Amino acid sequence: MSAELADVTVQFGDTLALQDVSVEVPAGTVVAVVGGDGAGKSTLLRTVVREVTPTAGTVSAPGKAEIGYLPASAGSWANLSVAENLDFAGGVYGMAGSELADRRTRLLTDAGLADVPGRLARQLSGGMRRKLGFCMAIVHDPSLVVLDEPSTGVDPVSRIDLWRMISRCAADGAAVLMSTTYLDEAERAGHLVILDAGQVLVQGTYDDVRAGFAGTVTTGTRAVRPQWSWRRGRQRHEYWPVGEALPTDCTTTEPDLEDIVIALSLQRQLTPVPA
Ligand SMILES: Nc1ncnc2c1ncn2[C@@H]1O[C@H](COP(=O)(O)OP(=O)(O)OP(=O)(O)O)[C@@H](O)[C@H]1O
Repeated sequence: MSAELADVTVQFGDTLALQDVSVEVPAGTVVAVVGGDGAGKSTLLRTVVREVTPTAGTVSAPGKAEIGYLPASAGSWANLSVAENLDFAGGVYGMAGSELADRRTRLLTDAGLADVPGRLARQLSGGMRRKLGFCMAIVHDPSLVVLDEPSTGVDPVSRIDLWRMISRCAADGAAVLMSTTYLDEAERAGHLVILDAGQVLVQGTYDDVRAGFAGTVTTGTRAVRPQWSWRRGRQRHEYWPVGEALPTDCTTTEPDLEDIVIALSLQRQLTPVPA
């Protein structure tokens, strides 16, 4: 089953956390929400799982029993063991006996946690605990999987395991909505939503996002207009919106997702809004 937000606005006091956001999460697809701190990623996810009620707009999503949600916090009980956490989560959804045992074995093996079923969650590394939280979120094989930064704190090798499990959820037919700060990871999603200050700057497949990107990114050791530049490794990258004259001796580069997200955010922040 799919999920959809249509023209959703969420206001917390004076803060517009989401502004007129429309996002569709079709069954069988991974939709990745990216954006900087405070962009509204968690609010978008929490709205889909009905933890937040929108100020305006509509949310369509399956019922609670069909949703698997990994919140931004750990998502497991510190004083229960790995196996107890999974059994508890499965029990909430009425799973028991061999069905639960088989599912537990499969998930712990896929997540690289099969050797530590008796370890207390509080004794796990941050990355292992995140993977346990993910396993708990999907133990009941939900049709909508919502993951708030599932791979934050997970080491690069384990992130590959995690991504494989997330992709498998979608391949098995689930609609998957996740937020991430790892843009290399987001590039693999079927659909990207780039959020900034509660607004969708652009969304579509990675190819759509790249094809729709206007302007030029240059690289060099020093920026010509520092406020339009950012560091990438030893280089500085700089964004030149359409119509800006490029310096004669510049080197241009094909922007990747990180360049595109930063350039679009800078454009929103630095371009005066017409009166
Ligand atoms: N319950 C709340 N009450 C008041 N303001 C909130 C609440 N939840 C979020 N906000 C505000 O809404 C905005 C969006 O927050 P949100 O947590 O959705 O962003 P985010 O993109 O997930 O950021 P981060 O990656 O830093 O967690 C921020 O300005 C935040 O301070």
